[in-house]
Amino acid sequence: MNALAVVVPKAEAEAKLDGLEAEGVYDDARKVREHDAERVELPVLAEPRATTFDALVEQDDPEVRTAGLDDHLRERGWDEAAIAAAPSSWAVVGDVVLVAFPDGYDAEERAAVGEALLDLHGEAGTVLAREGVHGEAREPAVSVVAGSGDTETIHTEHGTKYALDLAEVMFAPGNQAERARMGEVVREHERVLDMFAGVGYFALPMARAGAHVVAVERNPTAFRYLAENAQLNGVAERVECVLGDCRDYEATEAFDRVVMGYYDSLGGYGASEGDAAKDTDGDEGGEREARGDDAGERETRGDDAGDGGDERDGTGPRSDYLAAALDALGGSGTLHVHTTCPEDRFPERSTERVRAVCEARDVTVTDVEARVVKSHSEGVVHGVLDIVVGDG
Ligand SMILES: C[S@@+](CC[C@H](N)C(=O)[O-])C[C@H]1O[C@@H](n2cnc3c(N)ncnc32)[C@H](O)[C@@H]1O
Repeated sequence: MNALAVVVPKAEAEAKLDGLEAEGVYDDARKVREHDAERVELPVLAEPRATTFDALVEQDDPEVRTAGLDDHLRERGWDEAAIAAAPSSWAVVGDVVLVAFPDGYDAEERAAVGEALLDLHGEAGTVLAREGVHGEAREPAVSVVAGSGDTETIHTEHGTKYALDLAEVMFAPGNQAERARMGEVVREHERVLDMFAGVGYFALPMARAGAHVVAVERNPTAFRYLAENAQLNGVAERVECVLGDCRDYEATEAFDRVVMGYYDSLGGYGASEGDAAKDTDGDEGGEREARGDDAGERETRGDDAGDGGDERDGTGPRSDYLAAALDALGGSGTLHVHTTCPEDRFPERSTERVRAVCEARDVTVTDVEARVVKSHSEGVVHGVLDIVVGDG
C-alpha cells in the first residue's frame, strides 16, 4: 500500500504530527488535508505503532507538498531552531524577491536565505533585503543578498505592468488589492487626479479601466518609470504625467476623483525616516510610536513645519494636501485618502480629520467608507477612506 494517512482530530493534529515524526513515519512529501469538519488526514509512510489515530486510510489522489523555504534551508544543513528564526514571508516583485530580515541576522545568514529563496523561486534573479523606505520621496533602502544584483524589473499584477527599479523606488506588495480596487471603482471617462502617483500604482489600473488620469509625482526617478509605464500599458494617451509637487498643480477643470496614496497627506502615523524595519510592508517607513495618542506624532515635513497651524482645524501644515484635493474636486466628487492610524481608533480618528478640513472649507461630506488596506506595524493599520463630497 502507498499514500497512507491517519485520520486524527483537528485539535490534536499538531501533537499527533510530532508523534509521527518522532516515530519516523510522517510523510512530509504530501500535504495534510481535511478529512471531515472535525478531522484531518496526516500522511504516513507506514502504520504508526506508538501514535494513536481514528482510522488508517489510503488516499486515492494524494497531494504533493511543494518544498518551502524551510526545506531548502534544511537541505543546506540548517537546524530547526535556525529555520524557525528565518524570515517567514517575502514578496516576489517581477523577478526580484524582497525580504525583511530579523534584527541581528549576519551577512552569511542573509546570503544563505537569499540563495534558498532563489532555489525556491526559480524565476527570480535577485534577492534584496529591505530596510525600509525613507523621506518624502519614499526611497527604499535595500541591499542585494543573492543573485545577479539586477534590481530593475517588470512586475505584472491584475494585467497591469509596472516597470521599476526596486533599489530606487518603492513598491508595496501589501497594497495589491487596493491597486486592483482602484481599477474597479473608477468609471470610464472619469477624470482622476492621482496626487502621489509613484510609478503609477493606482494611476495605471484606473487608466486601464478607461479613466483620464493626471498623475503627479515629484521624485524624478519614480516619474521616469511612471511615464514609461503609461507607454508599457498602452494608456499613455489617458495618463498625463506631471513632475512636481501636487500642491502646486493647478487644475483647469474639476476632477471626479482624487487619489491621495501617501500617508502623510492626512498627517498619518509618521511616514518618516527611521524605525523603518518595523513597518510590516516596508512601503512608508516606520511609525515613530506604535501606539499612543497624537502626541506621539512628529512633524516630518521640514518645509511646512512651524507655521503654527493646527492640523485638525483645517489650517495646519498637514491639511494643505487635503485642501488641494478638495479644490481639485471643485465641490463634489470622491476622495481616496490613505492614512495610518492606531487600529483601535480607525476609522474615527482619520474621519474626524477629514471632516474638520472639509468643514473649514464649507465642503459637505456626503458619505465616508473606510477599509483597512493592511497592517502597517504593531497596533497600527494602513487604511483608506473613500469620501464622497457634495453630490458625488
Ligand atoms: C508612498 S508612495 C505611494 C505608494 C502607493 N500607495 C503604493 O501602492 O505602493 C508616495 C509617492 O508620493 C510621492 N510624493 C510625496 N510627496 C509628494 C508631493 N508633495 N507631490 C507629489 N508627489 C509626492 C513620493 O515621491 C512617492 O513616489
